[in-house]
Amino acid sequence: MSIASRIRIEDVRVLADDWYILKKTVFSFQRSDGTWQRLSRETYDRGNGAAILLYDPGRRTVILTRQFRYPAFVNGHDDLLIEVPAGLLDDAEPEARIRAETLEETGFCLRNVRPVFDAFMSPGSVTERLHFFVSEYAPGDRATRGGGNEDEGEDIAVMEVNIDEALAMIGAGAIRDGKTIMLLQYAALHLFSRHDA
Ligand SMILES: Nc1nc2c(ncn2[C@@H]2O[C@H](COP(=O)(O)OP(=O)(O)O[C@H]3O[C@H](CO)[C@@H](O)[C@H](O)[C@@H]3O)[C@@H](O)[C@H]2O)c(=O)[nH]1
Ligand SMILES: [Mg+2]
Repeated sequence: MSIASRIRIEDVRVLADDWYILKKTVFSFQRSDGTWQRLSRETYDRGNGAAILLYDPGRRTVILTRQFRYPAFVNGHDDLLIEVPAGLLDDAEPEARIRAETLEETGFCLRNVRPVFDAFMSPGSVTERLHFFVSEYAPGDRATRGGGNEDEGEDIAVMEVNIDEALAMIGAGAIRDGKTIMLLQYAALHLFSRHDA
């Protein structure tokens, strides 16, 4: 059921439109008891994105990246950040974009890409909807060394990690990127057989 009839937008102001767009919107919202309440909310619009987990079920490995992320550093993460390959869509189709992004960042040329879910990662303030994918890979699928776009400041290292080690790294705080944790847990539930050693 649409909730559009419960929202009346009264004013939209652009606070910043440099790299991405920050807006302040004043609107009235009809509460569940029928009364109207006036609210003001800031929204940060970076467009939508896509992320992917490359996995090799036979060798029990996944592909991760490591790069400097200033927003994580400035909030207490004094290390490079480990992530799955990801990027913003720039208005492209999610699957086409994640194929191009994976090649650019990791050098892997993907064969069979599967969508698994999409999610709002910070819905109180960021509009972005992130599309999640998985794809099997084999070592021979790596066409280049990847590394990202140097002109844009990217300096990306590629890691091949055992899935059980990757899951342990979440508990140890060595992996602390949300989209990466979501895809690794999806992989543990659905992509790898359990190791009952
Ligand atoms: N000049 C400038 N460049 C920027 C800025 N913010 C980002 N960039 C550059 O813009 C490029 C974006 O690369 P993508 O691969 O498309 O995105 P990403 O940064 O890897 O991933 C983003 O989206 C993911 C999916 O939503 C996110 O998970 C991730 O945190 C990040 O925001 C990168 O080269 C990055 O350095 C900025 O404020 N100024
Ligand atoms: Mg990226």
